Amino acid sequence: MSAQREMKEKNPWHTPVTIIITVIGVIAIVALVTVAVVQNRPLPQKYKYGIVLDAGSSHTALYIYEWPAEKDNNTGRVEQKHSCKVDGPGISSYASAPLKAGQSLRECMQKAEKWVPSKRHHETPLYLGATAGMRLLNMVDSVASEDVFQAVKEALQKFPFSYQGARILSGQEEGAFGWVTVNYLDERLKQGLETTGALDLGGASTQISFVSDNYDGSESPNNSVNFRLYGNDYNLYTHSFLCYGKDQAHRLKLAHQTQSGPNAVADPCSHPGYNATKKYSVLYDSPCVSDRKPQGAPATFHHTGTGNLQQCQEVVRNVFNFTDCKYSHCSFNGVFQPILQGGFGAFSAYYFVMDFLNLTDTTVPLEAVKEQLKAYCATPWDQIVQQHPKAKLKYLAEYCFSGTYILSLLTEGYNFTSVTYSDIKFIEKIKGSDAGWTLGYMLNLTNMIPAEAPDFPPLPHAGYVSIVTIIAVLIFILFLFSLRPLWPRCSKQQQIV
Ligand SMILES: Nc1nc2c(ncn2[C@@H]2O[C@H](COP(=O)(O)OP(=O)(O)OP(=O)(O)O)[C@@H](O)[C@H]2O)c(=O)[nH]1
Ligand SMILES: [Ca+2]
Repeated sequence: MSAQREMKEKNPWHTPVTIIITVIGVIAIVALVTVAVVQNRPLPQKYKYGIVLDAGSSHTALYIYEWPAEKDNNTGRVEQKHSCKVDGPGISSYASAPLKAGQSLRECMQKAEKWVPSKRHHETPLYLGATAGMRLLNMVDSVASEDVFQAVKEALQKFPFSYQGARILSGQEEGAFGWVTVNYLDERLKQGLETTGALDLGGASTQISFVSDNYDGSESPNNSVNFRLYGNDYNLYTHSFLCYGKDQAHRLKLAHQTQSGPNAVADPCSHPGYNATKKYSVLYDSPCVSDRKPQGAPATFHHTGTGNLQQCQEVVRNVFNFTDCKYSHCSFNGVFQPILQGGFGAFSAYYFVMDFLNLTDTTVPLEAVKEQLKAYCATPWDQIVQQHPKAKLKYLAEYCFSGTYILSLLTEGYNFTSVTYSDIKFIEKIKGSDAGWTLGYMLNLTNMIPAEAPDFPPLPHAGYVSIVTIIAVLIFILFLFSLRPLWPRCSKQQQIV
């Protein structure tokens, strides 16, 4: 009994000082690790929102974007939360009844009120950008264009969001912001990767934007846009062709066809058996074609289909001018274009049309694509209608033309070859967000893409906590080793002695 007590007395682990030191050591380690974990624990996520209305020539669409509140000025990923297609035509079609342009937006705006949490309404910026439809209206009737904007402004200001204005985007802005959107969503800008070009085909205009090593902006400064994003400089080539969206190009083609015989058009770009009576006043109601109206034209003309791809290609070629080029390289209509470089994302009508025609796979050789389109164009109209009972007749009647126009624009217009055709990807969305100019426009106006790369903490949170824990445990073990002379084995040795 007394030996036991003696041993206990000699065992330094049982001295009050070592017990206190050990307990304090353990508490210190636990406290240190707890602080490290708790301090950096992700806070409950709060979001911010932005709304952009894309007032296109054919229709208006509303997009709601969402991003984590604490990351809006550096690396936070902005995502599309919701989109709403406005019923009816684009706002430029309401030139004779501007109030209706404002009213048309109401339904989508009411939905936006529900999608954005009410406590965020007042701080949510709301933008409206109009593109080629309003550009054309502004050219022919600037008063009507102003009236439409006034009506739209009044309608939008009735909603509780932070209204930031409605304006016409320049073609350059439209092209450049489409490029920003595509590369932001692909995370190419943040990572400084080679960028993807952007091809947008609207109803009234079409844009091409890409970065080329051969282009420094000096040859045609109007086509140059400079960006500094995440610490990288980009010299972007961009061009917007007004009147070369698919609806206006269709008019250009028909206008050309009606020159030779104003009463009837036998159209190789329409299916055999297609037959419609069309009004000249409607066809020529656009500044893209108004100067070509044949003298003494009748009120209507017969539009029939013959469904012949090769002849359709010839007719489509007539809408481009390939003869004049005062630069080292041109696309068409005397417009400078540097040598194509890198991959391209083709969206909007490029996607709608190629998706409908089952031609989005660009690894299929161009010749095979043309064969497929040839067979489609030659299919009788009644068969086409039967096969697609749910499709809009207006769209259905034009897919043969649209497919032919797209191939012609890409290969003859922009100079893609049967080899570089596979550099194009027909896309609708990237990671859930629509490809288009709206996201890039909002990112720019809210300064959400920094010019310089943001600074990150040298270690991620998990790495930091692990290192703190390991170091604390090592210090504690070292401390225990420092008490080695007092360890029990020593006291046993003493006993033996
Ligand atoms: N097939 C098909 N065509 C569509 C669809 N949505 C729009 N289009 C057509 O595709 C063309 C381009 O549409 P958008 O990209 O919305 O054009 P937009 O923005 O109104 O016109 P821009 O102001 O020139 O950009 C137009 O001719 C539309 O009528 C669709 O869902 N399917
Ligand atoms: Ca558009």
